This record gives sequence, structure tokens and C-alpha cells, in this order.
Amino acid sequence: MSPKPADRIAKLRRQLEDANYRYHVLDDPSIPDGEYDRLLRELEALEAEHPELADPNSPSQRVGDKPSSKFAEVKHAVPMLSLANAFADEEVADFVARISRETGDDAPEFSVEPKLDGLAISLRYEDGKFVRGATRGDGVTGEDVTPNLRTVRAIPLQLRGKPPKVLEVRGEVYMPKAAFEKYNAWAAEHGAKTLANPRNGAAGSLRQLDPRITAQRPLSFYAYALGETDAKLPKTHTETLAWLRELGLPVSSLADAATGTEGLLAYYRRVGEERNALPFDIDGVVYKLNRYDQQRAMGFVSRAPRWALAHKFPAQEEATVVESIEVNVGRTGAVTPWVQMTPVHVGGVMVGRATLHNADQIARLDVRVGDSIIVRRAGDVIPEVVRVIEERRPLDKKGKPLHPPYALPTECPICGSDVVREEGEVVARCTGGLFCPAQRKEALIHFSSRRAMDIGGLGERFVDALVEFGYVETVADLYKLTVDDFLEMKRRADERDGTVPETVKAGKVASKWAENLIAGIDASRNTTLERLLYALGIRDVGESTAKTLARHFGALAPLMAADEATLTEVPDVGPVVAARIAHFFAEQHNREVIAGLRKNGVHWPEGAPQRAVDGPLSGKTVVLTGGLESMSRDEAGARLEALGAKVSGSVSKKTGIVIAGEAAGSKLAKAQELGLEIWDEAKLLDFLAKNG
Ligand SMILES: NC(=O)c1ccc[n+]([C@@H]2O[C@H](COP(=O)([O-])OP(=O)(O)OC[C@H]3O[C@@H](n4cnc5c(N)ncnc54)[C@H](O)[C@@H]3O)[C@@H](O)[C@H]2O)c1
Ligand SMILES: [Zn+2]
Repeated sequence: MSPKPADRIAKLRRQLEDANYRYHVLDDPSIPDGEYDRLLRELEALEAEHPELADPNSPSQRVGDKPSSKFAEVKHAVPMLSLANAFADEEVADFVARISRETGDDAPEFSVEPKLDGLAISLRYEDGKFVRGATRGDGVTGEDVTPNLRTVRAIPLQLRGKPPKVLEVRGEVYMPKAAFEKYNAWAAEHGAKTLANPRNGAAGSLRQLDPRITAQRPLSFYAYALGETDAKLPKTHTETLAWLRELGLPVSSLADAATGTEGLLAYYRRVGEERNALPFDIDGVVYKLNRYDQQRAMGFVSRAPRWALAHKFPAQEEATVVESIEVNVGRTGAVTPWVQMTPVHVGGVMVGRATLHNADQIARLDVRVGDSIIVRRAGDVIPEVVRVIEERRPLDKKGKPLHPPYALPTECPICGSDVVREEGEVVARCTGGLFCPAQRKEALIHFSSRRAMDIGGLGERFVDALVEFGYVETVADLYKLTVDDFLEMKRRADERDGTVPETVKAGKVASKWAENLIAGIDASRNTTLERLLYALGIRDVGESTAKTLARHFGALAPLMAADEATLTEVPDVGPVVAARIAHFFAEQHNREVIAGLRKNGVHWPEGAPQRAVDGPLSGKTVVLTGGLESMSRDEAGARLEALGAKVSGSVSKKTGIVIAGEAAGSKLAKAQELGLEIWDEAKLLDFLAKNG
């Protein structure tokens, strides 16, 4: 039975008040915004159904929370309100329809802006000078945080142009994503408390008693509204934003104008697509009726203007419960922990799994079975566990956690081999190599992928079945398969998965796909050494290293015989990679696989080692120094070598070209001294593009 409305309302009000306090006063929310928004909507709906239970002190009627007594109070001459919000397109259409009806304008124009996820503040300028800044507080009374705001570089201390006598500017202080990530990486390393999200980072940093702490956290600011002023105002909000820009205040370049529901929704979609690429967090867009006379006609309700609407994006963080903690074993044996959780709608889709990355991350988060967690999914990024909601950890009768801390398994769950974590490595690995079926499947998928052996049609499901039913143990076995093997394998896979097609039930055998697959496997026999090397899946041997190795050795036998020292002579191969390559070829079963491939007809042209390439840079020595933005130095080196250059580590009179990236130091200085030819990254890219 559902509770009585009065009880439910009371409970929701308590929960929301508590959440408000933690969010607005302590800057330490316990629940994700999505959950807060749902609770608030439920309360609003119940209150609308039961007007007799209305209360002016209800969280539905109020903005933010009382200012903290840590700071002096500031009374806002013009209150700082909240915004009505919408999630669905229909709510936007209703909003526009209401405005059209009440203003008589059937195509009302709006200022459309990003909804920055930070903290609202009010800046007061007198005769162009910044004199005071305050937080929103409860909308009527805010906190004086003037010294802290002075440390925010985006906030001008002196306005430009012709400022009025009094000007209050409202806007959002926010923490750029990069600054947030940098801070959290630092905090994790130094055992300090990490910030829950950039919004709380901004609020927590700004509301510090010691402005020196604020100064260390790179905050920024965008202006989006006016408070008290004696200036003669333009007729529209868009014009006001342009004027604020002229006065030297930062206004988001995403701000625009749009007309009618269609225009608003188009803006919502456009900004939504850009959301993840923006350097700051936004949680939606804001529509504001553009003409001030129309705004006045629409007026206000208790906590928000009726002429504005916040159209929210799907929440990127949600709360859910850990059902179990599992591990995945990847192609190289990497053991990656992840949680199976009660599925939850986040970032616009339902997700049931989230990654825990590695053992360090588990230790840091202390995630346990049964825990309530916050998961985050931004864009196409794999959902991840952000933190545990500790208050909700299940306890036993004695008040102790019901479940112990989680530890990674010491044995591979797939093959039973030892799981080890190499000295200095973050990742733990199964040592089962090609014996581990998990690695076998991944090895097969990688081997047959387009840039490796390019066997079309051999998707994950077939690889799975081939391994599961024992048709192949290593990649060499692929070349022994027949059409009949494939047909039988598919029949078994269909039976196992309950996906037997009607045609097959009717006794028909479709064999064309199997013939095509065999033809694909057949064609892949004729390959190149670099493809083969890449396809073998040696750790850290990507396409570019495979290519360099192939060129440097010309043939497989000398490469297999090379020791670590010889391998380090190869451009682009450092000691770690050299050790991995040597180790791979020293392993007996890997040699057997290669022999098996050869025996089954896989072949490639071999030739003399190509150590100096003929190309536009032949005979030139090139030195790379400093950091490049678009590629690693190794990669740049490999590409230059492919054009004939000899890449060297030191600058001398004989050096042909010095390529100087970001923060290039003594080598650049020496090159300048010697009067050598010096390229920057742009020039390099241009050259590679013309000759690549
Ligand atoms: N997780 C929690 O426990 C918890 C608790 C309380 C509130 N919240 C979250 O806080 C929000 C509610 O707080 P709210 O009352 O500040 O409402 P709001 O954040 O939804 O909307 C109002 C605010 O939007 C901001 N804003 C950003 N860009 C703007 C623009 N271009 N023009 C105007 N305003 C702009 C301003 O700071 C303004 O105060 C919700 O998102 C809610 O989920 C979460
Ligand atoms: Zn294993």
C-alpha cells in the first residue's frame, strides 16, 4: 500500500531539505542530481494534487539554502531565483504555447544559452569598479565572497567602456573539466578528499574562508543576467549580453537567439551534441524570453521566473546498487574489474555494468557488494563508478559493514592460471597466455581484424563458438577449418543460443556464408610481414611498431632470433618493448603457432633489411625535441624515418633539421646557435601531409 500523501510529502520535504543543505551549504551532495530532481518533481506533483498541504517553507517553494554563517550576509536588491525545468520536448512546447497565449505573440523570440553547471553569483560594480560579490544563498540573502571572487581571473576588477554608476551582474562561476580532473588526480595521489564533480569543485573552492585556497583552484566565470542597475537597459536580453561583453565581462559564445518551439529544440540538440567536447560541464540549456516587456508581462512564481525555462540534458550521474564485482580478462591477459549493478538510466541509456579500471581504483573507492554507488556515463565513454554513497552501505546487526573490502582474484577466472601484477604496473594480468581461452578469443578477434589479417565475416560470436566448441585453439588452427566445420559450428551455436533459423528447421542448409568465410581465410594467407607481426598481438606492438620491425629486419627469422639489445637498435623500440618482443618469440608455444601458420600456408614476401629508406628526407638527420600535440615523438620519428630520415637524439653540426615542439629546451637553443633549420609542429604536419 502506498503511504498517505501527507506522510509522503513530509518525508520528501525532509529528504530534499537534507539534500539542499548538503549540496548548497556543505558542497558535499550525497545523492546525484537526477535523484534530487525526481524527488522534487514527485513533491511538486503531490503538492499540486493536495493544495491543502501547501507550505511556503516547502523546498518546492524555495531557492537554494540559507547562507552559511561563515560569511558576512549580503541582501540581494533583486532576488536571485531558480529556473523552472523541463526534461521532455512537450514541456518545452507547453512553455512556448503558454507564452504565446499570454503575450499574444505567436512567434516569440528567446535568448538561448548553455546552462552552466557551477554556482550562481552576483557581482556588484560601482563606477566600473568591482566592489562586492555574493553567492545566491537562499535567493534573498547570499554570502559575501568578494576576496575569493577577486582571485577568479575571468572576473574583471574594472569594467571597460562606459559603465553605469551601479551595475550588478549575475553569472556562473565554474570549474573547467580539465582543472577538475587535474585537481582530483592530485588529491588522489596525496590522499586528499577528491571533488565529487566540477560543480561541487566550483562551489567548494569559492566558499573557502581563505581566499588563497580559492586562488589555487582555477575557476572561471560567465555572465548571463543583470541584477540591480541604474543603466538604461536595451529592449532585449540578447542586447544586454552584447553590452556586457562590451563592458569586458565574459559571455558564453554558445549564447544565441531562437524562435518558437522548433528553434528551441534545434538549439537543445545542437548544444547537446557539443556537450562532451566542451571544456566545462553543462547540465542543459536555458531559454529566456528575449523582450523585456514580454518578460514583465509573464512575471514570476515563487521560486522562478515564468519567462524562462531550463531544458535539462539526461543526467550523466545516477545512483544504483552493486550486485556483484566481476573481472574481465582481455587479449593481453589484463584483468579488469567491473561491477554488475542494478540497471540504471544514465547519460541517456540503460546501463548494467560499470568499469572499476584496476585494483588501485577499487582500493581508492572501496566499492563492495551491496553498496550504493554513483555511476557516471558521459557520451560514448564506458560507464564508470565515481564513488560509493557511504551512508547507504549495508550493515550487519553490530553495525559493521556486511561485506568485506573487495580484492582481485589471485587466479584467472577463465583458465585458473595465476594473476600477477608486475612491479610498477597498474594492471594485473593472467599469466595463461595463449592457453587462456579468454586471451585465445581476444587473440583470434585481433588476429582476424581488418588492419591485421583482415578476415571478413569472422565476428565475435563465431570466434566465441569456434573456441568454445574446440574447433580452434590457436590462430594457426583457423587455416585448417572447412566449410563443413563452419556449418556444424554454427548449427551448434544456434542450438546453444536458441536462434535456429526457420529455414534450417525446415531442413535447408545455407552454406554461402561459410564458403565466403573460407574464401576470406584463404585470401588472408597471402599477407605481409608487418600485418602478421601486428596480428600476433605482441603487447605494445601496434601497427606502427610492426611496420618498423618489418622494415628493419626484412624477414621473420632474424627478428625471432634477435635479442633485446639488438631489438633496442630498432628506431621506435625502447627497452620495455624490446623485452616484450624477445619474450614473445622465446616462448615455445608462440614459436609453434608461427610454425603452424607457415605450415598451413600463410606466407609473406621477405627481403633485405631496409634501414635507410629512399625518400624526400634521405641523407638527412632529424632531431625531435619538446612535446608534440598531435602525436608522440616516437610516432613522428617513425613517420620521418619512413620518408628516409635518420632520426637522432642529439644536435650537432651534421643535423639537418631540428623539430621543436612544446617546451623545447637546450637542443633548440643549440640548434639556434648552430643556425640549423628548425621546424615547428605545424611545419612538420604540413610536410607529413604533403609527403605522407
Ligand atoms: N544532488 C543534490 O543533493 C542536490 C541538492 C540540491 C540541488 N541539486 C541540484 O541543483 C539544481 C537545483 O538548483 P537550482 O535551484 O540552482 O536550479 P537550477 O540549477 O536547475 O537552475 C538555476 C540555476 O541555473 C544556473 N544557470 C546556469 N546557466 C544559466 C544561464 N545561462 N542563465 C540563468 N541561470 C543559469 C544558475 O546558477 C541558476 O541559479 C538541480 O540541478 C538539482 O539537481 C542537487
Ligand atoms: Zn586466464
